[in-house]
Amino acid sequence: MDIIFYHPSFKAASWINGLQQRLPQATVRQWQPGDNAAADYALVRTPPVEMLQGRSDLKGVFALGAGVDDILTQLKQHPEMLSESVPLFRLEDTGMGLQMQEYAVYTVLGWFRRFDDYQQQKQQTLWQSLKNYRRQDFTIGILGAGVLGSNVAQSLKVWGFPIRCWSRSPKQIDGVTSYYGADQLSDFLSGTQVLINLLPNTPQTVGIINRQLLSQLNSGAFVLNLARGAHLVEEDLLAALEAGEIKAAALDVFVQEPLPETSPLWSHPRVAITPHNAAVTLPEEAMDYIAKSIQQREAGEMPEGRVDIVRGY
Ligand SMILES: NC(=O)C1=CN([C@@H]2O[C@H](COP(=O)(O)OP(=O)(O)OC[C@H]3O[C@@H](n4cnc5c(N)ncnc54)[C@H](OP(=O)(O)O)[C@@H]3O)[C@@H](O)[C@H]2O)C=CC1
Ligand SMILES: O=C(O)C(=O)CO
Repeated sequence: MDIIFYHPSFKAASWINGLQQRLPQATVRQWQPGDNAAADYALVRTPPVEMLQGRSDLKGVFALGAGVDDILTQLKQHPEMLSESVPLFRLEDTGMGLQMQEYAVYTVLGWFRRFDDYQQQKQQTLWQSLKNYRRQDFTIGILGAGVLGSNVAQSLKVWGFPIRCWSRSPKQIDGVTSYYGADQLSDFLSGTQVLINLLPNTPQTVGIINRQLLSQLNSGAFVLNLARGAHLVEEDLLAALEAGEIKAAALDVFVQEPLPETSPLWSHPRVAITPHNAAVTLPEEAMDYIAKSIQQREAGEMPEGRVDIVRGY
């Protein structure tokens, strides 16, 4: 069994060794331009088109992340890149759920306990206790109730906040109110105090967090974008912050990454920024997951995490 590996920044050697150990029957190699030799599986992040095109014999392509918008965008421009018969898989959880929980719990509790306000008061050497939010009014709305959205919902539920989620299909998550479909988006937004985005980037979700959407949240709401920069219209967020409609935002992802030095988001006192690392691919967990999936595929089974290319996630 032959496996080809390509990632623009990961160190290939440790992945090749790790996969080789987990799949002793396989020969794993780093794909290089011009390598057209046979392969059964490909592990990729933002692969060059020539790596995958013409490889209709592949038994699976494994994306080395949870989001596959990079691959699907390339596929739209170069439909010849991936044969329709080749299944594309993504990472489901593999330790990213816990990382998202850490980020969300830290951020939401900070806002709830007004640590953002106290940080500003510190700069003014101001000793002043502020009125607390009421827990029952601090409704958290999660856009996306998939692997990561439902993990985040679970972690925030234990703090007693009202939690709601929005997805394409209805969900049954204990203690979480489910809204679904375009028709229920307004009801989901109305009364939401903290908006957390964990949607995939698709033609239906691009630019979804815009001025019109933000205006439907509670006045003085908070925005946490953990998914993709393309979801959020940055100018609209800045305008809503200036107007006081949005109190603060924490952003891990941006339209352009790295975020340009000239972006007004950098200097905004009520915007927190992290460099797209809310949940990173953990090599050991990811290799365990992919090795298991390859074994299932070899046994004639269809592993979990298959991307629906038409749906876009
Ligand atoms: N910042 C970071 O470091 C990271 C960011 N990410 C981002 O997080 C995203 C989510 O990951 P994950 O939870 O694993 O993905 P999933 O595919 O498991 O979940 C996606 C959720 O979004 C919902 N959804 C999709 N399209 C729509 C729509 N048009 N309207 C309403 N709901 C919709 C789905 O609904 P339904 O359940 O009904 O299908 C599902 O609940 C990734 O795509 C990636 O972009 C991921 C990892 C790290
Ligand atoms: O896995 C993903 O989709 C990521 O964004 C990792 O940072």
